[in-house]
Amino acid sequence: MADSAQVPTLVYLVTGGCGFLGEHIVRMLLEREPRLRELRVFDLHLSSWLEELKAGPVQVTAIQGDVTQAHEVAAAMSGSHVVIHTAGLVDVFGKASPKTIHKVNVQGTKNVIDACVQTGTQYLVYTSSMEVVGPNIKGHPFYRGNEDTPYEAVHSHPYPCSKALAEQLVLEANGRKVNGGLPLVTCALRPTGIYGEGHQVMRDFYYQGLRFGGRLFRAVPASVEHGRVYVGNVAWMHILVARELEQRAALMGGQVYFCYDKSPYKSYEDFNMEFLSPCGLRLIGAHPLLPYWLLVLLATLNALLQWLLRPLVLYTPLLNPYTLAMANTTFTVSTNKAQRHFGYKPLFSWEESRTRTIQWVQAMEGSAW
Ligand SMILES: NC(=O)c1ccc[n+]([C@@H]2O[C@H](COP(=O)([O-])OP(=O)(O)OC[C@H]3O[C@@H](n4cnc5c(N)ncnc54)[C@H](O)[C@@H]3O)[C@@H](O)[C@H]2O)c1
Ligand SMILES: C[C@@H](CO)CCC[C@@H](C)[C@H]1CC[C@H]2[C@@H]3[C@H](O)C=C4C[C@@H](O)CC[C@]4(C)[C@H]3CC[C@]12C
Repeated sequence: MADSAQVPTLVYLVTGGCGFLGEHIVRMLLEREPRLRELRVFDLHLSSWLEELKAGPVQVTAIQGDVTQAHEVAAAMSGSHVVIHTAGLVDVFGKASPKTIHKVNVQGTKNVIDACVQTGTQYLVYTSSMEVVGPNIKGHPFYRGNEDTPYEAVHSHPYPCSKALAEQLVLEANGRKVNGGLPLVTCALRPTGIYGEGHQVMRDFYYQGLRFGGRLFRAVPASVEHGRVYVGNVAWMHILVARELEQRAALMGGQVYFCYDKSPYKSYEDFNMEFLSPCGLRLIGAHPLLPYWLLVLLATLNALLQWLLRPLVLYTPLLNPYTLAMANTTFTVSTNKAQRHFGYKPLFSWEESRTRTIQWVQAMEGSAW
């Protein structure tokens, strides 16, 4: 990769650059990657905020495209040095079919790898997920684990299955010769549950709380800990990895890194209340208000209703057997691999991450604040 402190020479492509995480990566690259000459933002749906970025010193090229279409990916990638592949179908609610999830997440990733080979793009950073590891279908806890912690990774849901397959493709592609004869260097980042400005599920919880008169009802025991990481820190990890892959190819190529920061370990609901409480919402109950067997019944009923109603309407409630199992299984990460391998330190402290997220919730339409 060309290296000059003064003259920006590099071309980056971000797939899924208009999504929740993608937007943070795109904005941060423009702020913090001085070697950037052109930033290509590739997404199925282009956002209007991209327009304002075009006024800056870096050339921002918006490309409307579909990762499932190999020729579109290859055309977008031609002449780029680095690709950050974050596009994906994030669906644990049954909005998309398993076939579509596989097509976007697995075939889409294969297309990105093939396009790297075809166009000579040498560096590929892939946004994987903690779900590649777990929670598994047996509900085994993963407590403060790291990248080497043994864990029985068994999936049945289409989303984690697709992320696991895609990650495997990315890791296996490390070292493949790209056009021009140089080796492809790949790396996968595994965020735990991401939160921050733009987080759709947080938005859903907030509006649900408003509908119930400012109340949310505890469904998960406070003792179940869930790993969470601030979106700005996840974006920062991607940028650092992309920057360091050339110099540290031997160490980092083919590696996986959990995304982590100083966000506290809490249950999914208690963690959300860190932001929703200051916005006027209350979590009712020190213990789950409904017994677990009843929640299982309701989740099963929701799944049944989803299946029955599918020909008429898409019914996608937050509660289903998979989300209930996830929310009820401890899954937390404690590692310093990213710090050891490429000097990562969280860019945002917990206090800053919290404040930024609260301000975003407070600015939402219909806010109780
Ligand atoms: N949100 C989380 O908590 C979380 C946690 C771990 C990993 N991840 C991973 O991070 C990545 C980004 O997730 P997100 O939460 O920002 O999701 P998101 O849905 O907000 O963003 C995904 C983006 O990909 C785009 N996209 C979808 N299908 C596409 C296609 N066929 N072609 C081109 N673009 C397409 C979407 O338009 C969207 O802009 C995903 O790969 C996801 O698996 C997310
Ligand atoms: C029982 C409900 C009553 O309040 C709580 C349901 C919470 C669920 C909707 C969420 C619990 C865990 C979340 C997932 C987790 O944070 C990790 C993820 C990995 C990532 O790759 C995509 C998002 C997600 C699957 C995330 C989705 C929402 C939960 C299942």
